[in-house]
Amino acid sequence: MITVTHLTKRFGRVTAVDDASFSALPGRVTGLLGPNGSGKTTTLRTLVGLVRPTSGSATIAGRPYASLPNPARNVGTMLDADALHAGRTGREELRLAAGILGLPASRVDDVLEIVGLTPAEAKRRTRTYSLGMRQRLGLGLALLGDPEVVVLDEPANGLDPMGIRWMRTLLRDFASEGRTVLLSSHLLTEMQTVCDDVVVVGHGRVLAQGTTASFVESDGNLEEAFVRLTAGTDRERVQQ
Ligand SMILES: Nc1ncnc2c1ncn2[C@@H]1O[C@H](COP(=O)(O)OP(=O)(O)OP(=O)(O)O)[C@@H](O)[C@H]1O
Repeated sequence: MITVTHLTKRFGRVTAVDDASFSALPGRVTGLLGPNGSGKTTTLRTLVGLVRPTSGSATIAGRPYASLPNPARNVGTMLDADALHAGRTGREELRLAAGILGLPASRVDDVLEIVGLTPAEAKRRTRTYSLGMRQRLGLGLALLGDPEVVVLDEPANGLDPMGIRWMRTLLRDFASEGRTVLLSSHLLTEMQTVCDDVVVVGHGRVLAQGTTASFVESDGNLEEAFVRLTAGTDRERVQQ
């Protein structure tokens, strides 16, 4: 379970996250939605210990990421699919990470299969990868340790329609095994399909949260709910 409690993060004069509280539950896919600059990435980065909160907390299984036993095995993260070593092959990236996590080399082949990278693709240097292939490899790195919790920033970014469908199935299967999935995305139709629960943020604040079904019931679909809730929130207001 992921718990964000009264989380605030300021960067100088900019309040990126403003007293945000929400949870993401095991067995469910939770979507973090908000306009550009509304604090989604900052929230996810705080959750995995890359950003220090100004106040409040973000915990996984009741603990800050850094104090989890073996955090990289318990929590899979994909926060920047471009953060790959351009000169390494996909397989080398996975093998290196598996070594650091103390996982057998066979896990690399399992993961390549899960994320749908062929042996030929895995042999190519990541600088030659398309955005969709980088997303698949990034997801593979997140899943390597067979984590109970995954935190993904824009995982469907750059995927083609079949890729998005594949991602949806993967995340749904993952949640159906009782794991916790928290992701951010701007693809509202996709979020409506994949998420059980939704947290809508605007200028760093939580504007609304609830089941996807409750938003569909109130507004007809998630996009309409998003437009209603985030009207008047944008990057400029965050920077005031
Ligand atoms: N390291 C930083 N230093 C200064 N300001 C930052 C930093 N990181 C984020 N911000 C600011 O915090 C605010 C929230 O940014 P964040 O990236 O969390 O939003 P987001 O909702 O993920 O946006 P997007 O949808 O565009 O990815 C923005 O105004 C951004 O410029």
